[in-house]
Amino acid sequence: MLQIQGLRKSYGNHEVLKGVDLSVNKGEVIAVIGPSGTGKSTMLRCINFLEEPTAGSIWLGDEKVESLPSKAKARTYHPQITRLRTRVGMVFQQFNLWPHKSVLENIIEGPMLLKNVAKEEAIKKAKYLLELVKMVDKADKYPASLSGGQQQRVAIARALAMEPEVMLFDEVTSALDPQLVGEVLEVMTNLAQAGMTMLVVTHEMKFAENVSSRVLFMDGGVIAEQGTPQQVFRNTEHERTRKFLSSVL
Ligand SMILES: Nc1ncnc2c1ncn2[C@@H]1O[C@H](COP(=O)(O)OP(=O)(O)OP(=O)(O)O)[C@@H](O)[C@H]1O
Repeated sequence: MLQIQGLRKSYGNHEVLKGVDLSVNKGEVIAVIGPSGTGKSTMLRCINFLEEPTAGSIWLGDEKVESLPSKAKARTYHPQITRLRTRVGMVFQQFNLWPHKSVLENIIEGPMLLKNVAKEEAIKKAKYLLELVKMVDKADKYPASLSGGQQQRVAIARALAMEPEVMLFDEVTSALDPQLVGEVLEVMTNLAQAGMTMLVVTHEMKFAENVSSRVLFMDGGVIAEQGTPQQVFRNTEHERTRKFLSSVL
């Protein structure tokens, strides 16, 4: 479903990604762990073209991501980029909901504008998704009246409304009060169990260990170790993975 080969990304002289190779199958749930500043977010952002790779190739199915027009950067609505963004859903640390739109409007806007879905159908789908994230009673509320955990669950529903083939989660619980983390992880766990293909950059080691099908340990801009949660957490191969895990567990 997703193929990354020799992915490199530099900011000026600072090479953040130093050759990442990764192949993701449909239905896989991949937890990406590792120290701060090792390129985990940058890798996710390259996959949906929020960042333009310096070198390497990314394929989403049969579509080559980095062959998108290089001038058409993140915020422009180039048709190829729009298409990619409908195939790849992303949820960020900051929820990024539109503050002046209700929960329901936040969710229906994307499908209506970018996929020409009729309003009635978009609302029907949004209500289904709001049930999935246990927010159906908040459809008419505005983001400011919701807790961080509730806003993040709406952000997940909004991404799902585009019917993406793969979902990218970038430290989605890091900005939440500890007591709100569980409700967001529960939604993600349900999604994983429903067969969604997911790449999850996370500091939640229990989620990585219990929910993912594969764990990637990123260090120094490369995937330093990967395997099943059992392999990475219990039969750790590399010293630097061991060191990282002992610092966070
Ligand atoms: N737009 C940018 N311009 C310049 N440098 C950047 C930019 N985005 C990221 N970086 C740098 O790239 C490096 C990797 O950042 P990235 O956010 O990918 O790391 P990370 O592994 O996700 O870390 P964290 O767990 O702290 O979020 C950092 O040194 C960061 O300062």
